[in-house]
Amino acid sequence: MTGGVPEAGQGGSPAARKLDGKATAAAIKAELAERVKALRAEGKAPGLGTVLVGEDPGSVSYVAGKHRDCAEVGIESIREDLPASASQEEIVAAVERLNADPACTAYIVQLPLPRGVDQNAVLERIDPNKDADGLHPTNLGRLVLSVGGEIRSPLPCTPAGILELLSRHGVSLRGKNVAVVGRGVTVGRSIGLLLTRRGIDATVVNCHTGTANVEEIVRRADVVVAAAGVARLVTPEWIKPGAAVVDVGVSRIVDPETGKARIVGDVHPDVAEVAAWLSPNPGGVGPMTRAMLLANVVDIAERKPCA
Ligand SMILES: Nc1nc2c(c(=O)[nH]1)N[C@@H](CN(C=O)c1ccc(C(=O)N[C@@H](CCC(=O)O)C(=O)O)cc1)CN2
Repeated sequence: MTGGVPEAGQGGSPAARKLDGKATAAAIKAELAERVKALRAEGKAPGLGTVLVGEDPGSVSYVAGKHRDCAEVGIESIREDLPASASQEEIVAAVERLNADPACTAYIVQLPLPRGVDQNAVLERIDPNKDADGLHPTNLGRLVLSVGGEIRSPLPCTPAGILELLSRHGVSLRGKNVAVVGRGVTVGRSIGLLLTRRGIDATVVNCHTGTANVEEIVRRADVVVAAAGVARLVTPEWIKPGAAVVDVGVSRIVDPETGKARIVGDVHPDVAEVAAWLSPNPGGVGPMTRAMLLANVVDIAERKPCA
């Protein structure tokens, strides 16, 4: 998708072009289905495990989506569903079962875990060779060490999905100023490491709740990644005309008109009048996160020696 592509940060446009995560994820899944077919032919069938604790509607829906995706591309599914009351020990026991299960070639612990659970202690128990989210400290350390991407390790899915989404729409990051709003482990903290890699070559400012003059910083950015989880935080006045804007944050609200729950992103819809590129939410980064999870599962299975 390169024809007539405006450079991010180079002049405004009347209505932003869509960074279509749904269509891009569908294309990636079709590519992965071929690789899964080849793995199966070699007797290396990949299997994705999930650990889901509790019944948070978002987490339940995301995990269901991940297993639907698995079925679509031919990856086996293994589920460890625990009640919200599960203790730290019970969650770690589920992690250890997946570490030991040969049918589970890679897995994730769905985040966030319920209040009171030590999330980092759980992530540390994941076998780093089965870490489909790239969130084990060893893999996050490899991300820090791999300045040019020379170390092959799973990357956190949302940051990897954002880079892939921009790349497949021809939006170059080289020499661009990127403002990341939010410092959560799944997006904000790790995406800066990817954006500053050799070959990608962006310059990053990571804004958070302690940042003074966030609006001013964002207004200077050619590319904005909004991952604060604050509904419609980023308004058109924050955006430099012609910027590329990636809406990551998710707030679930009840629509007063329909009475139904719906997703609202961190980015106000009117930003489309100022930005050159905008990823919708839903339909942008979410499907890409799931596609990159499958890509990690396939990469891990391809690296594994035959049994
Ligand atoms: N272990 C992890 N936990 C969490 C991660 C993660 O990468 N690993 N990221 C987020 C949630 N997330 C993945 O788990 C995720 C978010 C959104 C979507 C998605 O497909 N969204 C759809 C809308 C779905 C809906 O209607 O509910 C969209 O954007 O179009 C998938 C995965 C936090 N936790």
